[in-house]
Amino acid sequence: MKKIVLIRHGQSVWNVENRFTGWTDVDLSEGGLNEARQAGEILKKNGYVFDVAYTSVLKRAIRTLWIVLHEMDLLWIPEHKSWMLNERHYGALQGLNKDETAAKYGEQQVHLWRRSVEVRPPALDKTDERYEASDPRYRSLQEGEFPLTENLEDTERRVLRYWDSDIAPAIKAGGRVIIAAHGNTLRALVKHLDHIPADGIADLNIPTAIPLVYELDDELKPIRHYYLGLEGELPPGTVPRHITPPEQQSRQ
Ligand SMILES: O=C(O)[C@H](O)COP(=O)(O)O
Repeated sequence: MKKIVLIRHGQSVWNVENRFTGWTDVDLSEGGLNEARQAGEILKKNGYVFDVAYTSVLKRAIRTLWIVLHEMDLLWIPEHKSWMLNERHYGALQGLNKDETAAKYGEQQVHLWRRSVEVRPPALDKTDERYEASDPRYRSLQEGEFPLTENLEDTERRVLRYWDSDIAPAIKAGGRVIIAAHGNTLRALVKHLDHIPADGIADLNIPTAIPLVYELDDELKPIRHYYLGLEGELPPGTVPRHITPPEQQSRQ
């Protein structure tokens, strides 16, 4: 049996400000730093050890990973960063306030942009300063790979490319893997692992910085999954304990 840990980054500064983030490289908030520390403590207390780590090229996920590994005294393990684990690209919504956008376009439209598998948010224009294709961190991308917007299916496609090429072989070779990524990247991976149909994924939200354990068989088919708390496995259906104030939780 193989075990992997998925972890969404801690609360970010734009989670607090309730802004669409996507590929914008914002950092963790004070609350997010604490959440990441707590996640590391949870993993350490439960006896977890990792051989290799995967994360995106965005600092909120990278820093969450570093804090977790620091807490576990595992900063030395190999760590791989890929744009394919970046958050879903939010197109022209990036930077806008979610409530103000809902007031302008309607709750229903914003819900579709956020949770539909097929609907894409309005695309960025290539002249927009938020189009960051020339950022050196993206220099390995081929022509046409840098997104102008993405739906969950687009995100799933690139996440699975990386899963198949890099992460799955490492797990099959016996590596104990942690993946520190983003809400929609992890939703896409979970959708694939658990064969969740398109109409079943809208309600799946992954909380910030709560370790999510997947037990997999040798073919990497999920046996079961659960969130971890300080006292071990959290019972199914229980809302993981957050240290984020309740009024900010809907903004993650
Ligand atoms: O990119 C963002 O704004 C968040 O990280 C995820 O947002 P969502 O919950 O609207 O998908």
